[in-house]
Amino acid sequence: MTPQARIQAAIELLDAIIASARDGGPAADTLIARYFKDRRYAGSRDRRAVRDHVYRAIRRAAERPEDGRAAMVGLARDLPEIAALFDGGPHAPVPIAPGEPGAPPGAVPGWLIPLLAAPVEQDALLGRAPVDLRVNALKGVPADLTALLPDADPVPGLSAARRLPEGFPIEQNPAWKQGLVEVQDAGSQLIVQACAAQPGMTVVDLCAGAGGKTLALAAAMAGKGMLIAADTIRSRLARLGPRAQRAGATFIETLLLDQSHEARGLESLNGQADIVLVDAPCSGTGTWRRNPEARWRLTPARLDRLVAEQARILDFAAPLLAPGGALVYAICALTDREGRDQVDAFLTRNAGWAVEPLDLPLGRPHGPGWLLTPGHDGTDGFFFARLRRTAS
Ligand SMILES: C[S@@+](CC[C@H](N)C(=O)[O-])C[C@H]1O[C@@H](n2cnc3c(N)ncnc32)[C@H](O)[C@@H]1O
Repeated sequence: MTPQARIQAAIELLDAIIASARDGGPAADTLIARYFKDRRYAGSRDRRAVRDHVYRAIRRAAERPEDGRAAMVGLARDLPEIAALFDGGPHAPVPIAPGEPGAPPGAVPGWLIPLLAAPVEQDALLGRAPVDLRVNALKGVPADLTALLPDADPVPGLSAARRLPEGFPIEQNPAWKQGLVEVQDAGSQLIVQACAAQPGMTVVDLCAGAGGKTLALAAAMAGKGMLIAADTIRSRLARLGPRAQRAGATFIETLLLDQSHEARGLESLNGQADIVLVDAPCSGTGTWRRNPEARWRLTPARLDRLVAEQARILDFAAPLLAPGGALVYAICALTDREGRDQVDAFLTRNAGWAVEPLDLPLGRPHGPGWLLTPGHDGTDGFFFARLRRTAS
């Protein structure tokens, strides 16, 4: 492909990504993979270049652009070398007209700015994300880990965490293939640390997804006790099985919940759990480094729905705790409505709960909980809180 044709391909892809973000369709990565499946003439360098154009345009525009051309014209305003490729030649985009509007630059959609927790450093939300690993204690720390992963740096304060440069192909590394390490953001590892799970406990990971945090809980429990991974989406839970095998975490039980009737499926656990982790569905504002297109999908109405759903999940999670047990609420989001205010509202609705103060190596206190941000901590953005059940 010529450099000009790569720009035209990026415009076509951005058209599809913008429509998909508007209509709740597939993610950008899926659309990019499909696009190239139908275009075998594109070589690996073409694919990399087009993908790079697409993601630069996505990162640059906080608000969903009108169309793919507006997104790329916006990028061309910053980069004369891109503007020069709009030359109207074969397979090239037509030249940029004088005064043609491009998508405006920005990090955070305007409506969302006042909703972000006050200490959030907005410019760092779109930075490059490293690859963080968790050394899997279930397999022991191998003596040759440094030889297997010479580029891995320790993360201060998190003994099991290692940090690799962005884009490191970890899935080809023997340490990953043997289950010696898991890919997990240091912030997620800190949330599991805040759970303080111990061998022999009964622990429920209520929004387990494909089990990233479940596997870390399993390691903290040294494979002993009862660990239940619950979710409402079968395909997500199904991905946990092979991961648990690879990690040597074979004591995990999975529980598929019926959306809107979750309490029924959880009845036998009422009053039994030492720890319940609610890693709730959220706006994902803390993960834009890895998923910048999420900004184009979030709307005020969707945020309202998420806040209501988080409150509902917290309310059916609470009865699972034994007296003295701990409910850990976590989101990879940085809006106060989903974080600080959500926990305050839970405490207002429910008597018999106390906030447990946290003292952790990364992050800072925020309201009843703890805040991690890319700018302050180099992790994804998270809010989490630990609540102790004081009365039955
Ligand atoms: C932030 S993700 C969890 C990520 C996962 N804990 C991890 O560490 O990889 C939120 C999960 O909540 C699940 N979920 C949404 N609504 C739920 C509900 N009502 N009950 C239980 N899980 C739910 C979603 O399917 C999704 O997998």
